[in-house]
Amino acid sequence: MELFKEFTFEAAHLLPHVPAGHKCGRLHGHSFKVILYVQGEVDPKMGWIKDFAEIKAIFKPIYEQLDHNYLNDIKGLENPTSENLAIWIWQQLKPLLPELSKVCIKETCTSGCEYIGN
Ligand SMILES: Nc1nc2c(c(=O)[nH]1)N=C([C@H](O)[C@H](O)COP(=O)(O)OP(=O)(O)OP(=O)(O)O)CN2
Ligand SMILES: [Zn+2]
Repeated sequence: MELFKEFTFEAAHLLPHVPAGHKCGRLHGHSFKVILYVQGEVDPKMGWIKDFAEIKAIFKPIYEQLDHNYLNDIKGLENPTSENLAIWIWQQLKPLLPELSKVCIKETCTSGCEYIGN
């Protein structure tokens, strides 16, 4: 089974490698959504794979680096596309949450990506 826990954070960014005049080369902000997927067996007594609150607690220090920040200033996020953000979160979180199975980013209502790392 796979469960998910969704987070929203507010952040500013610009994309440094887009062609001159591209709208994403200008500083702008998003209400980003991060959806973390966790895979595992349902514990027969608890009736869950993992407590949602535990996932939230594990993700908190990573979340706090992102929320109300300028993403380009974060080490490893100098080019903060949705794709790079998903990879960055995966790399930080996987060692702390080995059951992590997918990271989904929604940068806007219509745009985002899903990442399954190693
Ligand atoms: N593959 C990617 N393409 C783009 C990214 C990205 O991270 N990965 N990011 C952007 C910009 O950050 C932009 O803010 C979001 O782009 P877009 O979906 O074009 O935004 P709109 O609000 O204009 O979307 P519409 O629904 O089409 O109005 C650009 N590309
Ligand atoms: Zn953007």
